[in-house]
Amino acid sequence: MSFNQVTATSLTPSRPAPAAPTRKGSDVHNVLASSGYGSSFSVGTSSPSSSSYASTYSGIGGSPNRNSDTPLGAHIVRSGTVSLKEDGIVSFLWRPKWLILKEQTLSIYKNENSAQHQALINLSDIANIERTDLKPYCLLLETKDKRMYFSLKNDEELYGWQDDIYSRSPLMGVSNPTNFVHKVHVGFDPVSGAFTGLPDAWSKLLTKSAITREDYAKDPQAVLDVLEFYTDHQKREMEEMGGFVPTRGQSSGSSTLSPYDTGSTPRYGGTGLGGSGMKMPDTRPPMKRQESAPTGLNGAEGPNGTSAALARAAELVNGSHVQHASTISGGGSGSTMRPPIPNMATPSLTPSRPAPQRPLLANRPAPPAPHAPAKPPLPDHTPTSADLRARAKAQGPPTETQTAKPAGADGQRRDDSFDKPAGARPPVVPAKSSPATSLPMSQPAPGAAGSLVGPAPIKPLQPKKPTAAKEAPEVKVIAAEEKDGSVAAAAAALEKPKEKEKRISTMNEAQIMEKLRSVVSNDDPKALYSKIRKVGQGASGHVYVAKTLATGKKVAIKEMDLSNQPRKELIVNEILVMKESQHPNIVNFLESYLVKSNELWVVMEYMEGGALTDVIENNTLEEDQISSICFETCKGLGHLHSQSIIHRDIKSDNVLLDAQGHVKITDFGFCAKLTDQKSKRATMVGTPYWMAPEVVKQKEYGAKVDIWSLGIMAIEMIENEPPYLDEEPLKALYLIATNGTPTLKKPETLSRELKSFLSVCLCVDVKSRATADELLEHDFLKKACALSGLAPLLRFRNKNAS
Ligand SMILES: Nc1ncnc2c1ncn2[C@@H]1O[C@H](COP(=O)(O)OP(=O)(O)OP(=O)(O)O)[C@@H](O)[C@H]1O
Repeated sequence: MSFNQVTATSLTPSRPAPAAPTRKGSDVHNVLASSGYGSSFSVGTSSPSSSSYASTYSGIGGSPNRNSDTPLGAHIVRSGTVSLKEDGIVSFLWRPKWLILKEQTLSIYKNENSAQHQALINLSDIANIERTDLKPYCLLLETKDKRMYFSLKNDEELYGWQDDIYSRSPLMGVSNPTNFVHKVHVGFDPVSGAFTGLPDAWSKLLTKSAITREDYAKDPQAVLDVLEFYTDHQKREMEEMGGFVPTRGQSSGSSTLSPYDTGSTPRYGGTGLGGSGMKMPDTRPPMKRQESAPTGLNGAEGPNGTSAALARAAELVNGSHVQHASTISGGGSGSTMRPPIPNMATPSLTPSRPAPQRPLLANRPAPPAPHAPAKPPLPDHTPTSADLRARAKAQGPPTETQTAKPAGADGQRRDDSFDKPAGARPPVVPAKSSPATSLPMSQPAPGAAGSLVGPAPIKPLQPKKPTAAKEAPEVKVIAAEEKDGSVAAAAAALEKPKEKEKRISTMNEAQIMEKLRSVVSNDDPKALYSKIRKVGQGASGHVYVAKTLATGKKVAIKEMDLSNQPRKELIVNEILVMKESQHPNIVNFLESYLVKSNELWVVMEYMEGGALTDVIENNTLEEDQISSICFETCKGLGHLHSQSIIHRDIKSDNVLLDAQGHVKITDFGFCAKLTDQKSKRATMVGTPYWMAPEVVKQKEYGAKVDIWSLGIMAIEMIENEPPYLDEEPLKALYLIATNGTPTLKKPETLSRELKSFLSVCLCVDVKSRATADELLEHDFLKKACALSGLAPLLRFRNKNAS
């Protein structure tokens, strides 16, 4: 049915004029005049300002679907003239139309003075809206029985309409705007070897990165993927900084720590590729491991790092900020592109509070220009192992590209695939011609061979927001049992900063506090425990060893000042998970207390051996010890997974040992509970170097992300650090996105069983990756030494103390 056939009802202005359009509707009427299509269209009728349009059409409620408009729905979101064409041969003409978008409808009028609409589309019927190449700034809108094209004046208008329609169309996942992306024209020109149409911010990032033109050519899509991932993360950081209140001193009091004082060991200086720590959605005061962050490399910035991070983030969100990410097309001829992060409101660059001091990637030596060699210049000093490990905590694991097949055809690696050393990587083999089973572990799997020829056309990415047609379940984050899941809230906040304020700072906070009060004990902990000394410093608070007065038993108490926690929901999440997941391989929760209404004490088992990170730094682990630690961790994971809980931040920092060599998982802030409705997750969570490929690529994922991270943790135990630690950050992400399973430095020194174990943990193909239960049966874990065999690994603590 063409619009002209729509019967309009008479309009009776029945209510006051709605609010003026929220976005730049005022200049939309000039679209045709300046678009170059002018002669075909009559635009003479589109003269009033947007506000007068709003007024003119205040009575639109009389239209046929008037009743579908709630009072909220009557609000005009956007209006303006566009050039419109219906699909099909008959409708070959582009005609100017006046469009009014409300919360639930899109009405099409002959012109802005028309009293009756020619067509009214319920947004609930819209199955797709995407950019097309029919005109330079053209949107295709599809319902189940209609296709129509809107020609607009420029990108800004195009994205404005696209965003506003997209975000209100439930079939396109209106409840899950997290990964909504604009479509822009970014292409890759194989002849020049350069991207075309890249947003400024991305160009700058690329120029500064160690990603080479060769890399572009190998896998241009991966380059865009990591740029998006990276800028997404930067955005999160900016969000975090806005809400940051440092409350603690910078010192962990290490000089007073005892042999087992875990806080005395230099910790990884930050968590991120982004320079401020890539422990993704952690918006808690990022002071973790700061005091002892190594100098140089990522971790070196100290106080200045903050401003560098801000400057870096500012670069991203200001003038050069990424408005439109993209997808590439083989020839750069303007095919459908993926966009980035919409509604990227520029956060204030002046944090209202002292900025956090996470180590920053920004202080790394300036990376080469895109045409320079892949390796960034070496830092001024030779990084020590501690330096590298310090940075390690921050970054992530390897990934594959969409075309990569690092494993066998079935995605399964061969056991001998770890046999080739890293370093001399063989030429990249095009995915298609790559005999999957012959691809060794040490190969950077994907990418197209022969960069001179250029990559094969790459299927343009689609916006990641699930559409109705997509089988993927709607992402509805349920972290523990809170209905406003922390991750969901954070994710939504990225899209709508103002809403974040509302959700997190006010309403949610009250709900969270209420929840917290219902969980904690009403007793006075000071009458029950006596603190002995501080043993650690986390992002959210201090950790003390204390004596239980009634029994004399030692416990660990994590003390958090809630008034300084921008993400209280993470803490509640952690308590709930710990409380409900008691297991010998989980640091068990004992009790929690609210002191003076704002001070939260979480009492848990005391693990005097501290974090595995420290053990790794101070020892060379034997295979039977690695096996034992993996075995114990795997049992803990099996337990969590059996409860449909994903930990999402498995790494050596989050595995603690006690004096007897017991190994337990801790840090449940990022745990996610899978439900029948939501059996996969999509939120970017974790610490990038340990992240499974599917997380880095922001795909949906399940419990097996923990298995990948366990594999990376095993590599930490073998090589002292996770893969890519010494890479320039964006390059590291690129490698994660393209290399698939990481390589080993000295595979020849490892047993077949260990390599096999790594193979099944670090299998890019999720289906082929082992489950925790399967791993427990693995030959390598049968080599586990007794727990008492781990105790010697803690001797360094005595030495440090003496
Ligand atoms: N149960 C425990 N027993 C002994 N030491 C602990 C225990 N829990 C934590 N620690 C020590 O305290 C340090 C900080 O712990 P915390 O859980 O606060 O760290 P985090 O995960 O870095 O911070 P956050 O959870 O706030 O992000 C740890 O690195 C560890 O050394």
